[in-house]
Amino acid sequence: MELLQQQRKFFNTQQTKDLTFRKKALQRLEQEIEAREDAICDALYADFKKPIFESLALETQIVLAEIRLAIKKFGRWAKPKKVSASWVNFPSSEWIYKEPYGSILVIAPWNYPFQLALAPVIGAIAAGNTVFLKPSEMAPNTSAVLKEIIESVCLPEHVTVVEGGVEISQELLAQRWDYIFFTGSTQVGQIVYKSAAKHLTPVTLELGGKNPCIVDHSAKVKLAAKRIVWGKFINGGQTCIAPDYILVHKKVKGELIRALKKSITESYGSDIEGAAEDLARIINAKHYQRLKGLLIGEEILFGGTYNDSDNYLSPTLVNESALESKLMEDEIFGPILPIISYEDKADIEKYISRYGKPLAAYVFSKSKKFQDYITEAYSFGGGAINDTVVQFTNPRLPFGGVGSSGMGAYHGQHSFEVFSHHKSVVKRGNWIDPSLRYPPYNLPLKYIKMLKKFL
Ligand SMILES: NC(=O)C1=CN([C@@H]2O[C@H](COP(=O)(O)OP(=O)(O)OC[C@H]3O[C@@H](n4cnc5c(N)ncnc54)[C@H](OP(=O)(O)O)[C@@H]3O)[C@@H](O)[C@H]2O)C=CC1
Ligand SMILES: CCCCCC(=O)O
Repeated sequence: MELLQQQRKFFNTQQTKDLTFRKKALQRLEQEIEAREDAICDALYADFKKPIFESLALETQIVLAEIRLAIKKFGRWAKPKKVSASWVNFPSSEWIYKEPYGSILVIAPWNYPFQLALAPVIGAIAAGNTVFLKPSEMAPNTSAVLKEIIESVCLPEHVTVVEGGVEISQELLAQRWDYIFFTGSTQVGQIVYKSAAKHLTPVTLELGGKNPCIVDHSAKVKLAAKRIVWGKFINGGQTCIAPDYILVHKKVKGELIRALKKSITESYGSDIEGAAEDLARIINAKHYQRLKGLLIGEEILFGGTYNDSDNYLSPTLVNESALESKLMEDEIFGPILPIISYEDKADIEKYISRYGKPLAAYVFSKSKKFQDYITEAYSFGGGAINDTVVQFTNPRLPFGGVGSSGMGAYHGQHSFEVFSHHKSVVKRGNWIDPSLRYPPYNLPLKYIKMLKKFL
């Protein structure tokens, strides 16, 4: 890996630690993305007909917001942080230095192929690192435009894009990195973690999960339906924090189903296949066939129409999928929404506890007691009450998983901290040197015992 050696050499020149160097790189990136925003949207459409509104709102503008926040704030984030000194070090001042790790590997997925590739790269640059980015080959047009953008604004020894699929990814993983940031499936996340372990490389793993969405009998059902439909079917349902399945209280199941159908029709029209501009397609034939296969044997309440020539699957509601069904086996990651009724908390527990800790969880309820119960009783990466997906939008909220849905979290300053080693430094004064700590330890034991309470 010749270029990796070049990046290491470049890092050792200390240039990436210079704040002006970092700021200029981010500013050039911001300008290039603004200049190429139409081309980026075209590439996303070419890859899987991602609606232009979603490409702007959930791809390019998210990246630009991250860059602008970093440009504005990273100087403060990078400043050594003074902490209150410990009296045992008297006289001293005590600090935390934010030190870049060095060479970062970023491996990105195909579903938000622009922002999930660049958002971590922004944090890595802001923190003073060099970066290798491997986009997904399953979104080739977006991968190509990412490469063009990076090559036109960054030195290859600073940031480089390596296009390719699994083979390239594995070749890269065989190298020693100072940090690996992976976004993708839990299964591949385990492969990445094993590779990182060989070199004791720290990682952030942004993985997947089967995200529950609970609607209790007190919920504002019509509004809940609108927000569930939005969060579930944006990006053609291929969103890692989308509600995966609904657990609805028996009392409001019928009302919710009616409201969901209405909201889907209002969002995508009655002739849903005509919603070509508003509904992303399934990324490829493999995932399309996988999703169609999940519907076999299920009771379809709404939708279920498809077009093989276009990897098109309409927003689909499924009734009472069995716990043992294929649909309930793993993360769906497509426009299919199982609706399962529950009577009590034990029913909820039966479903949620069957899976690893989800990346997201949602609860629609007017009862604070029930909201708090779900928030505290179940572990999940992040979530929302009376909405879906919106936890992603605030850079002050760390975005990441827990357990099988991942480790580490980023966005905003959290990204800067991910890519910074926190180095502790004590600066001692020389004007006095209390001899307490030096042998011979001739301080009477009773005084040492007195001192203990100060340690
Ligand atoms: N937590 C989060 O923020 C997010 C999580 N996800 C999760 O990602 C998954 C969907 O994304 P998807 O891209 O299919 O995930 P994958 O895990 O299949 O792929 C992720 C990346 O890893 C590469 N890759 C795939 N297989 C291997 C392998 N055996 N060894 C090394 N690298 C490999 C892929 O290359 P290539 O694609 O080029 O083949 C891609 O660049 C879902 O589970 C979803 O929940 C998705 C988005 C966000
Ligand atoms: C709304 C944007 C979400 C991007 C990360 C995901 O796939 O969930």
